[in-house]
Amino acid sequence: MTENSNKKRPYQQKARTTNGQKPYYGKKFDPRKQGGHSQKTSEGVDVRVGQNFPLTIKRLGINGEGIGYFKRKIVFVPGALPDEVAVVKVTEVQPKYIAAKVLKIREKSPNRVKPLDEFADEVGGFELEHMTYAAQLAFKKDVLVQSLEKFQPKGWSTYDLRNTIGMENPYEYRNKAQFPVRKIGDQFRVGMYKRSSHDLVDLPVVHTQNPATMKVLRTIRELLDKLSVSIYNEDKNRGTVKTIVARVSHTTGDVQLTFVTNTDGFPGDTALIAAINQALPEVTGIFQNFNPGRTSLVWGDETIKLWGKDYIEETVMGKTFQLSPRAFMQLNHTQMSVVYKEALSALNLTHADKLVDAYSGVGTIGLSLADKVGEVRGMEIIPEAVDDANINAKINHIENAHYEIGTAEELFPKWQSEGWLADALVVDPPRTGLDTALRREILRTQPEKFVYISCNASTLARDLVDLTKAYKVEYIQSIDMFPQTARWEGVVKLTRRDHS
Ligand SMILES: C[S@@+](CC[C@H](N)C(=O)[O-])C[C@H]1O[C@@H](n2cnc3c(N)ncnc32)[C@H](O)[C@@H]1O
Repeated sequence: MTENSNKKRPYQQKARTTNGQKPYYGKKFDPRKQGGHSQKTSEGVDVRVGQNFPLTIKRLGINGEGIGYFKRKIVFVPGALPDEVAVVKVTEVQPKYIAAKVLKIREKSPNRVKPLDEFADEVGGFELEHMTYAAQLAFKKDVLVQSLEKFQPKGWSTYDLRNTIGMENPYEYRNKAQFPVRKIGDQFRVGMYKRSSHDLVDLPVVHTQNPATMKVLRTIRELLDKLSVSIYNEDKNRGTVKTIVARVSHTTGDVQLTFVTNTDGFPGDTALIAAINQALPEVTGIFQNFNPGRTSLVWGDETIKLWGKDYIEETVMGKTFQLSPRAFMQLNHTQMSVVYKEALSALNLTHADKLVDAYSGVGTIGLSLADKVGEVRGMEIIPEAVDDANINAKINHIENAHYEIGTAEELFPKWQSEGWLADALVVDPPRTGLDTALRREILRTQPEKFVYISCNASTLARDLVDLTKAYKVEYIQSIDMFPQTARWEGVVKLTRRDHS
C-alpha cells in the first residue's frame, strides 16, 4: 500500500512556507547571480553576505526560527530565541528578508536548554530542541495566533485558543525511522542528511525516535557491514541498499523492517535475514521495496515480502489496524489518540448521525467513531489506503462504515447531491488544507457537527476565512504531535452560526 508521506530528502525539499512568509533557508546566496557581495534589500538596506551584527530576537517565526530586525528589515536566525541578543552573520540576502546564523549568544534566554541531540542544529526535525518543553508548547499556541492574525477570519481575536496539550515524555515518540544508508570510504552511515546538503550524518542515538527503531537500525548497520551487503552509491548510481525503514507497533512491540533497494535483486538477503532473525527477535516481518535510480522519492511502487508476517498490528481507541509496510499511520501513537479523543468530544455524536471521515487515510478516525454513529462514509485519494480502510472495518466487525477512492471535493458534493446528507463531518486534510470546492460545498450544505483537524495553522486560518461565513469557531485545541519540532497540530470545533 502506498504511503502518503513519500518524503523527499531534505536537500530536495522546496524551501517555502505556507503562510506566505519567506523561509529563512533556501538557495545558497550566490554573489555572481546577485551582482556582487553586497545587495540592497528591496526596501533599500545595504547588507552583504558575511556581514556580522548584534541582533535582538523579538519572537519565533512559524518554522521555529528566531526573528529580529536589522534597520527595520526582517532577519531570520535559526536557533536564536526570543529576548536573546545574538551576534549573527548574514548568510543570505533577499529582497524581502535577510537570513543569518548565530555566531555568539550575548544575552541568553531563560528558556534555552542544551539539546539532547548534539546534531540538532545540523539536520531537520529538531528546530525547537534548544527550548524548554514549556516554551515549545507556548510557541505552538503562538504559531496559531500568528496565522490567525495574518488571515483574520471572522471573530478571530476572540477565539478560545486552548493551551497546547503536550506529552509527558516529549521524546521517543516516533514509531518509524526511515534512514538512508551510505558507505563513505570504509565508514558506514545510517542517519539523516544535513540541511540543504547531500551530507549524511551517522546517528547512533536519536532521542525523538522510539528506542526500538534505533536498536533495529543500528543492529542492521552492523549486520550489513559484517556480511558485506551491497550499499547504494549515489554518485555511481550503483549498489543495492538505499534506505532502511523500521516501524514499531506501539501496541505489540513488533517491528516491521523494509529495505528500499536500487536493484530488484537483493544479493545476500538470505544470510542477512538469518542474521536478523537471530539478533532481532522483535522483527516480525522483512520486506524489500524496489526504487531504482537517483530519485527524490524514498519509496518505489513495488514491495515484496522477504520473510515473516504481512502486517504489524496497532490498536487505536480500541480498534485494531493492520499495517502493511506502506500503510500510513501517524508517527506519534500517544498524541494521535489525544487528537481523536478531542475530535470525538467536539462532535457530540449520536447513533442517528451520518458521519463523513474526509481525508481518511486507512480509516483510523471514522472506524474509531463508527460505534457512536449510524453510518460512516470516508474518502481518500490513495487506493491502497482505501482498501486498508475497508479491510480494517471488516477486521473490527464494523458494518456501518464504507470508504471510497476519490477526492473530498468530488465525493462530498456527490454524496450530498445523491441525498446522503451528512450530519457530522471530520476533515483531516494534508498541509495544503481544504480545496475551494469542498469549502464551498460545506458552506452550501452546512453539516450540523463539524470538526477540522489541521496540521498547518496557516492553511487552517486561510480556510476559516471562508468557513466562518457559516460557522462559529467554538475553540481551537492545539496538540503537540511533534515535540522538538516546529510542527503544529490542532482540532477545531465549529458550530453553525444559525444555531447559536
Ligand atoms: C493528514 S492525512 C490524514 C489521514 C488520516 N485521517 C489519519 O488520521 O491518519 C491526509 C490524508 O488525505 C489524503 N488526501 C490528500 N488530498 C486529498 C483529497 N483531495 N481528497 C481526499 N483525500 C486526500 C492523503 O492521501 C492523506 O492520507
